[in-house]
Amino acid sequence: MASFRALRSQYASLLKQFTSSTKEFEVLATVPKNHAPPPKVLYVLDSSFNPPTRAHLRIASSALLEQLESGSHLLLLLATQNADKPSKPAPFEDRLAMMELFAHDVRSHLAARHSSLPASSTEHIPTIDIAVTKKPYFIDKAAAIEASDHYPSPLEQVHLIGYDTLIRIFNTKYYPPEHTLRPLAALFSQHRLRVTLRPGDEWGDREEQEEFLASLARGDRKTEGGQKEWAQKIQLIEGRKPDDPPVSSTRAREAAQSAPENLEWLVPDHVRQFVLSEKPYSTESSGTRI
Ligand SMILES: Nc1ncnc2c1ncn2[C@@H]1O[C@H](COP(=O)(O)OP(=O)(O)OP(=O)(O)O)[C@@H](O)[C@H]1O
Ligand SMILES: NC(=O)c1ccc[n+]([C@@H]2O[C@H](COP(=O)(O)O)[C@@H](O)[C@H]2O)c1
Repeated sequence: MASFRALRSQYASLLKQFTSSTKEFEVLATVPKNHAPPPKVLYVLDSSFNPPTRAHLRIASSALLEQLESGSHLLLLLATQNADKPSKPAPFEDRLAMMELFAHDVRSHLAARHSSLPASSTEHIPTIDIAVTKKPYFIDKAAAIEASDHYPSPLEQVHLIGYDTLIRIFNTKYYPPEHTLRPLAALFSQHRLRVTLRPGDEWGDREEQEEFLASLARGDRKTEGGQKEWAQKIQLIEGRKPDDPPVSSTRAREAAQSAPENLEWLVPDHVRQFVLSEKPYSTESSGTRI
């Protein structure tokens, strides 16, 4: 693995090229680098990766462990423009460096979970792409991935998201000028959502979150242009146990500043080493902001 500094400068230059290009989506790196068989399904984890956390690790690895087969493939996707949030530290090149380190964390986690399998099955440990997009909305991200010549076509995408993102995908405010759910038809015609429940004060308890999908399945969103059949393309997954503390990137950024010992349970190992050594969340750190 390259040094942290080398990783960061490599991504800073790739990002500069992407930003000044007309491309909407680009794969910047692949872990491991050697040639992989074409994917049969593409798992996509879109995130701000600010920083990648153990929740992201669980979301990605639980999906991949469900179907570990040759050709399973994960795409870590960073949007340079967010639907709601303004840009804030860490700089994008730091996040991309952390995404690559996170890719190693995911592969080590999967390898450890599968250590009981014969050695040949390490070929089933997925290849992980690190990519950027200029598109903030899922319908456009999915279309940009489809349009890229990086993957075979057609290819089913499974977007790995949390419940808070599901409700925002189903919020008509994001779909001007008509403000209906109709634009989502293109997404659900080919792709799926795998949604991790995120119980908490902000988004309601588990029952409320399950009811959101049940209501779509009953046809309650029809007047807004939502089709009940889409519910079959959405899989809900158990999130953290009630006694586990909630994990988020916000908590990890706070820990980096005031309680670094908490990084142990908030972020995976390679990411933690980067955060402790490079201090991307220290108030004195500087870097390219986009
Ligand atoms: N603890 C979690 N449980 C369920 N889903 C999660 C969790 N953490 C992140 N996700 C999901 O992972 C995706 C990317 O997350 P994101 O980068 O926004 O992390 P975050 O922890 O919510 O960030 P921040 O704290 O900076 O707002 C989103 O779809 C989000 O819903
Ligand atoms: N309707 C949509 O497709 C929609 C709505 C809100 C957020 N998003 C995206 O979801 C991802 C996660 O968002 P947050 O980092 O704000 O949790 C981001 O890439 C953001 O741009 C998409």
